[in-house]
Order: sequence, then structure tokens, then C-alpha cells
Amino acid sequence: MMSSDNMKKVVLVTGANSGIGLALCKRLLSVDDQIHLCLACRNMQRAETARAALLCSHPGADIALLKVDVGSLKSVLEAAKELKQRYRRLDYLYLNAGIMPNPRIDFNAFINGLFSRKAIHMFATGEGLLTQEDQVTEDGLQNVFATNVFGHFILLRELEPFLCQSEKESLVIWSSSSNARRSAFSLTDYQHTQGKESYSSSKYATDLLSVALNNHYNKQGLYSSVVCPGLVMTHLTYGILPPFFWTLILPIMLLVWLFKQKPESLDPLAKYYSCTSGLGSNYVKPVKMDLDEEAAEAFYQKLLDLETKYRCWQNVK
Ligand SMILES: NC(=O)C1=CN([C@@H]2O[C@H](COP(=O)(O)OP(=O)(O)OC[C@H]3O[C@@H](n4cnc5c(N)ncnc54)[C@H](OP(=O)(O)O)[C@@H]3O)[C@@H](O)[C@H]2O)C=CC1
Ligand SMILES: CC(C)=CCC[C@@H](C)[C@H]1CC[C@H]2C3=C(CC[C@]12C)[C@@]1(C)CCC(=O)[C@@H](C)[C@@H]1CC3
Repeated sequence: MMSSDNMKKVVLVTGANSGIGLALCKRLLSVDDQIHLCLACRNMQRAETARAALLCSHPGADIALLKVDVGSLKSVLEAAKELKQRYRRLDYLYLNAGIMPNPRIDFNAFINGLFSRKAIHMFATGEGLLTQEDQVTEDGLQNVFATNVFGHFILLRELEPFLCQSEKESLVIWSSSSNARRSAFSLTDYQHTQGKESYSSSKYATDLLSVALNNHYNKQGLYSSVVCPGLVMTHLTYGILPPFFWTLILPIMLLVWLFKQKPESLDPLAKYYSCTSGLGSNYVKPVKMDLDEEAAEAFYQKLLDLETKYRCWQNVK
């Protein structure tokens, strides 16, 4: 017989202690307060604060914490080991943790874009406006790629036995972005060591990976989706511009979203955009992604090669 704890859906959210991750956890609990929610965070103090906040709004909620730095392979492997000891199932895996380090705005591009036909598109995607300074991690990987893509990929690979179970389906949901652009990504430099748009490249990589995961795992009951949460005021966006600046440009942003509103089964080649506006409309719109399945497969094979290399390296150390 299964105990009621074994029957509870297990939901894991990375980057759950702030911003979109924390808001998502709150929302998940308001939709179903019978889930077992696991907040996967790199800083346990911030994780405790998030759990306390969630328990304030949902006092009976079943919330656990897991320490994981998705930018470190050692930490990811340890976290996966811990999860395998704790749980027998995993129903939803939200791969949400993400960084955009040292963002810079190209003000000239902004002024030019403002008076061009691409103004709306520029405000919705940030195309051409943002650059970042990336660093190399202790594993020798580009930090943005390691955090936003590869650490999550290894976590998923480690949790494969839980996610691929014959009796039930599991869903992996990636926090992608409208800033994911084909032109920022290159298969020959998928870690984006050369350019200055590591964020955009990592989000495009996420989109490719999700498509490849569906091709490889759907038969085993694992489904992957990418979502675009829209432009949300979080630590990430406050790292680009200070809060007062956002308040100043908010009216322009609202006009953009108003202009883009148009109401409409999960499509593996679509990204799900949040189109919630400040004026009340609340819906999600599937948008076809700008990618092809061959590129997705080629990128997936490169990740498998990199995985093999790092697993050998971990064994040697
Ligand atoms: N805000 C926006 O407008 C948009 C955001 N997104 C995406 O949404 C996701 C969440 O971002 P958002 O909520 O805005 O930003 P926040 O900075 O508020 O949240 C990011 C979360 O990720 C965690 N995190 C970062 N690096 C690591 C790491 N190495 N290991 C574990 N956790 C880590 C942070 O933890 P800590 O507190 O310890 O730093 C934090 O909990 C990101 O993937 C982002 O790219 C997509 C589109 C738009
Ligand atoms: C300098 C002035 C007056 C305005 C600059 C506005 C931009 C900084 C801003 C416009 C669109 C924004 C945007 C993002 C960042 C900031 C902008 C470029 C994102 C790239 C942030 C992260 C994401 O994932 C995207 C969904 C955002 C898209 C829009």
C-alpha cells in the first residue's frame, strides 16, 4: 500500500527563493496545496526565508529545502544524490534558476531602435540592447551556460529514473526568455565564450535542448516545455536598471504589451509566453520557436559529449 506521502505529487523548483521562482511556488500552492514542494536553492538562509514566506500564505503546506548551486557540477551531483535518497517520484521539475551577470545597456542602440520600425520588438525582447560580461566557473565552463543550461541538464540526467517512470508522466519546465535569439547562439561556440550576449545564447540553448529532450524522452513519459515569463521586476531586472528607472519607463512598457495583446495542447516547438497585462487580461500564448530539430539534436549530442567529459573528470578528481 502507498502512504499518502508517497502519493503526493513532488514538485522541484530551482531558484525558488526569489523572483519568478518564489512567485511560482506561491502560485503552485494556491492551485494545489497537497503537493510536496521542494525549494532548490544555493543559499540556505534565503531558502529558509522563502519557505517562511510561503508558509505564511499557506500554513499547512509541505515544503522541503534542497541545497544546490546549479553552476557547480559537484553541487548538482550531490543534490541529485540527496534527492534520490529522499524521494521515490518527481512529477514536475521547474528549471528556473538563472543569471544575467554584469548587464550593460547599449544606449545608442536604444535611441536608434526607439525611432525605428523595430521599437515594439525591441521593448518586448531587448534585442540588440543588452550585453553581459561572463566568467569561467571552477569546472572550466562559462558561468552563464553552466548555470542557465548545463547544471540543469546534468540535474535532469541524474534524475532520469524518477522522471521516466512507466506508470506516470513527468513534466520539465524551463524558464526561457523572449531574449533567446538564434543569432546569439552558435553550435561551434555553444558556451558563448566569444560574444557578449551569453544570456540570450543560453536561453536559445534552453529552447533547443527542450526540443531535443522531447524527441529523446517523450516515449519514456518525460515531457519538456519552455516558458517565457515576460518582463518581470526581479533581482535580475533590477541588476539591469535600478527600480526607479523601471518605474519611469513602465508606461512605455505597458503600451508595448497592450499593443501585443491577442488572445489564443502543449506544442514541443512552441514557447509559452505570459501575456498578462497590467490592465487585466490574463493568458498564455504559444509562439513557434525560431529553431530546427537538426540543430536541437546536434546541440543535444554536444551536451552529451560534454557530460561524458565532466563525469570522467569528476571520477579522476
Ligand atoms: N525577470 C524577467 O523579466 C525574466 C526572467 N526570466 C528567467 O526567469 C528565471 C528567474 O529569474 P528572476 O526570477 O527574474 O531572477 P532572480 O534573480 O530574482 O531569481 C533567480 C533565482 O535563481 C537563483 N540562482 C541563480 N544562480 C544560481 C545558482 N548557481 N544555483 C542555484 N540557484 C541560482 C537565484 O538564487 P540567489 O538568490 O541565491 O541568487 C534566484 O533564486 C531566470 O532563468 C531568468 O532568466 C526570463 C524572462 C524574463
Ligand atoms: C535606457 C532606457 C530608457 C531604456 C532601456 C530599456 C531596456 C533596458 C529594456 C527594454 C526591454 C527590456 C527587456 C529586458 C531587459 C531590459 C530591456 C532591454 C529583458 C532582456 C530582461 C530579461 C529577459 O529575459 C527578457 C524577457 C527581457 C526583454 C525585455
